This record gives sequence, structure tokens and C-alpha cells, in this order.
Amino acid sequence: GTSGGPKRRWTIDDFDIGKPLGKGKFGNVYLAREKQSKYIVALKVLFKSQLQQSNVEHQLRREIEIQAHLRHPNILRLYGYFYDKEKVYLILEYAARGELYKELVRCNHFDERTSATYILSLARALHYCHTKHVIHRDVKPENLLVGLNGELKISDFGWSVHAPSNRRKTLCGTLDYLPPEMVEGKEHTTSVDNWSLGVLTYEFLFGGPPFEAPGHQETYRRIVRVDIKFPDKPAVSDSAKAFISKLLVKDAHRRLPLLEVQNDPWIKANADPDMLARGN
Ligand SMILES: Clc1ccc(CN2CCN(c3c(Br)cnc4[nH]c(-c5ccc(CN6CCOCC6)cc5)nc34)CC2)cc1
Repeated sequence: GTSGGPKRRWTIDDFDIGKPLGKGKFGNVYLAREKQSKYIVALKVLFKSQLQQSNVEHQLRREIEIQAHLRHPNILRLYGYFYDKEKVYLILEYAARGELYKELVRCNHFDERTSATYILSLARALHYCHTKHVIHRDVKPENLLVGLNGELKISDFGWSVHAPSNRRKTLCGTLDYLPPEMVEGKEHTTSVDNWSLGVLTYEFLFGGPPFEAPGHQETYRRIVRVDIKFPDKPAVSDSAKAFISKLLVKDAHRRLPLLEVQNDPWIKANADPDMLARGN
């Protein structure tokens, strides 16, 4: 593979380009194969013109800087990058089973065992990031990919920063995953990811985020009030709801620490150890 080898200068001619895996605002992601090693990768091709127009080059530089240094089974690897006159290319790990949110849309919601297994692996990956003072800040289904053995991979560190931070996350995307301190533009630290883990657990079990509302204003209000409502359908255990309530706490210091997630009764009763053993 391309693990830790000498930093060589890649060019597009080193790769056979395959089918597009998806299209985004700034470019596309292609299945690709490195010619010499025959290694399969995902090649994210970004247009410099688009990046400049949206003034996100600094964000891309941070994404590259952060993701290149992270090594964890549940974090999508960034093997390297290169650029030419018009484009920037990111050489990324290929996640064989694609984007998790498409799976969530397809089956509406996940069962408690699947959800607990995913959440425990994410807690481990986020704790690893936090030991390196990296906050992801954008943990949502769209940024989760599924590997060959069904293991989760956190991708897209475009919004990650070094803790602590008061860097405004220009609210272009959805507010749904942001904790009170971020929607209020206050200083925030690694515990924003603990909050997002609670939002994600809710979305896995109920099929949608907890503070969803028609407009930004209403979502904002529901977040800062921590206005959680558990619907009757689908039926979800009280211990799962108790787990969610330990993470969706307004006071950032009182959120369940990521290292404590593995000791939570709901997680212990539902997370699948083999799944986790397989480097998940
Ligand atoms: Cl610039 C930009 C362009 C597009 C996107 C949205 N996606 C971000 C994630 N991308 C992938 C990355 Br990065 C790494 N590995 C991947 N693997 C896949 C993938 C893998 C397999 C499939 C095929 N499906 C798998 C599930 O069953 C039905 C068939 C679809 C997508 N997409 C990615 C695909 C594109 C984000 C940013």
C-alpha cells in the first residue's frame, strides 16, 4: 500500500481513473487505481477556481494537514495530495460500501445493536482525534462512510479545527448537529463532538435529527433549549434514550466523556464486540 512511504510527488498520470463515486460543490470523487501498486483509492478532484470563489482554500489546507496525520481504523485515511494548474487532488482511502446516510435513508432507521456498534466505534475515533486536540465539528451521516467489513469511517475533516476554538462555522450547512455553544457563537472545545454523537445516536434510532424544524430560527431555539422529544415510533428502549440524554446536555462539561461511552449500560448491552474487534 502507500502507508508511510517516502513523500513522493504524485501526478494524475500515476493513476487510472475509474467511475465517479459522487459529485460535490467543489469537484468530484473518482474511484482510481495507482498504476504501480494497483492500489485502489478514492481520488477527490477539486477545482481551484471554485475553492477560491468560496474562499475555502485555508479550510482545505487544514483538512489536508489534519487528516494526513490521523491514523485510526474508523477514520478515512488521506494518503497524499497533489495539484496542477486548475485542480487539487486528494488521494483518499476507498470505503467499499459507500456513504452511511444512503443506507440510513434506505432502511429509515437502524436497530439498537447496529446503532450502538456504530456509536461506540465513532466514540473511539473521536476520542483518538481529541487526544490530538482535533475537533471534527461536523459529525453527521453525510460524513460517514462504510468500509468493506461494515466498519464506519469518519471522513471530511473540512470543518475540523484544533481545540479550543471560537472559529465561526459559517452556517452554510444544517444547524442540526451543532451544540448550543456553537449556534451561540461561543468558545467551544472537543465536547462539541460529544454533543454531535448524541444527535447521531438519535438520528440512527429515529431516522431524523432531534432538533429538526422548518426554519433555522426554530432549529436554533430547539437546540439552545435542548428541546428533545422522543417519538413513540419506532419503539426505542429507555436505556437508549438515557444514553442520548447523557450526551445532549447544554453544559459542555457535563456531557458523557467519550471514554465513558463503552461503559454505558445501553452500549454494553447492544454494541457487537466481534464487529468492533474487526478493527471497527
Ligand atoms: Cl468534492 C466531493 C464530491 C463528492 C462528495 C460525496 N462523496 C464523498 C465520499 N466519497 C467516497 C470517498 Br471520499 C471514499 N470512498 C468512497 N466509497 C464510495 C462509494 C463506494 C461504493 C458505492 C456503491 N454503492 C455502495 C452501497 O451499495 C450500493 C452501491 C458508492 C460510493 N464513495 C466514497 C464519494 C463522494 C464529497 C465531496
